[in-house]
Amino acid sequence: MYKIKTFNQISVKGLERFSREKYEVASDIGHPDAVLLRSHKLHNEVLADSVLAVARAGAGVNNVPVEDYSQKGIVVFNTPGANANAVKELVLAGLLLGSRGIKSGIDHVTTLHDVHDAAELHKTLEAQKKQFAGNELKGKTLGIVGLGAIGSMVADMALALGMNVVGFDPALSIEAAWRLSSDVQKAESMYALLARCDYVSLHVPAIKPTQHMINDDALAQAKPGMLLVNFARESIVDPQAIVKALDSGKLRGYVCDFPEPVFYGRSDVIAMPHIGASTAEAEENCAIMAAEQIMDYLENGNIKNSVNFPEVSMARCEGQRIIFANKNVPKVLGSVLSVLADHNVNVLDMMNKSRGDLAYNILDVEKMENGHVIEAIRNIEHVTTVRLIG
Ligand SMILES: NC(=O)C1=CN([C@@H]2O[C@H](COP(=O)(O)OP(=O)(O)OC[C@H]3O[C@@H](n4cnc5c(N)ncnc54)[C@H](O)[C@@H]3O)[C@@H](O)[C@H]2O)C=CC1
Ligand SMILES: O=C(O)C(=O)COP(=O)(O)O
Repeated sequence: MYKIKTFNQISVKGLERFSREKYEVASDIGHPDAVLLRSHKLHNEVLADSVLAVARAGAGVNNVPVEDYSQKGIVVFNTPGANANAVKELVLAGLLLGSRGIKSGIDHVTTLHDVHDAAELHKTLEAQKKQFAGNELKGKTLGIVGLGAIGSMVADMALALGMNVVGFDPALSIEAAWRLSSDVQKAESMYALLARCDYVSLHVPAIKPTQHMINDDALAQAKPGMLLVNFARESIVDPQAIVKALDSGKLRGYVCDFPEPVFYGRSDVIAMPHIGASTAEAEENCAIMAAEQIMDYLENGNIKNSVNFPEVSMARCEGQRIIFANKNVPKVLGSVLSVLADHNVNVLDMMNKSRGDLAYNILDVEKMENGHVIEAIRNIEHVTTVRLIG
């Protein structure tokens, strides 16, 4: 029986993928084989030694100490693109909320609840509505920083709305480049993008190089009156710099999914409670993808959509499967094969892949009589994890 420990509210549709015959899934479970979570921060959690994999049902893995887990041979998964549409749709809401007097207008209407005469209410509102006039998106320029799963969908949406779209992404993957509309204009730098856009939407991961990438210097380059939209992460912007830019009029507004105390009481900030991926559809997509990735790893050793391990998939042979991870240095695979030879174990198929400092291997072998083989592999220098799958 495999054990899965969950954090956060995980969609039932995903949890149902774990068959009851093979899996026990609970939020309070001892010695889990894998952890399934959303935004819960794992940095302060003591993870049981039994954990082989951590799956983030979502995109951002800044709540997972990936480096630390890599050293321990723990495979970390995410679910690329599974919640991108949900975020894209909220970005549209953000652009509209920042451009039109929607929120202030609705708030104003609620202040008139003591006006009970319909004709008087209509007359008052018609006289006052000029305060809530705004601008259209059509014909304006949207800058997108980060053109991955979400950024490319936002680009398509903005083009469909008749906006001009400028993008910046110095690390664009080939797959993402194929997805991107050729109508997206390329900016040479983020500063160049900021200088020419009426709206800017951020879609980069929270990693060291993106920490406070929107700061005083960046905002100094911004086109005056720009609207900034951040559905990526709080760490990407310096909140004090945002406040200064709003006060000076450099920014017309800031729409985000990450409230900060310094924004309280500001009518030029619209802050949502991190609900970019909070749709039934996105939660289901993420949970199903994460559950399937965990199961394929635990049952077959295959790895798909890991943020720290290489992509590995090998069809099963008759017999048994040995999987092991090691530091990516010479001689480890050779030493493992020597152990197998010494114990008279026949290899049927094998795969070896590396990613940075990590190497990962799948060996299909004829059924072994000798129980010491796995222990002998575990004792080889630089092997971090080894497992025998029946
Ligand atoms: N508000 C919410 O609920 C959600 C927020 N997110 C956030 O959005 C982020 C992006 O998500 P996806 O598009 O799915 O990820 P993704 O990995 O598909 O795309 C991220 C893109 O950012 C680019 N990038 C990295 N560093 C950059 C830099 N310095 N400048 C410009 N581009 C850079 C990468 O090359 C990549 O193309 C996630 O990491 C997460 O933090 C994601 C889903 C939901
Ligand atoms: O996928 C992401 O990066 C998100 O930010 C979504 O977070 P959530 O799963 O809704 O807590």
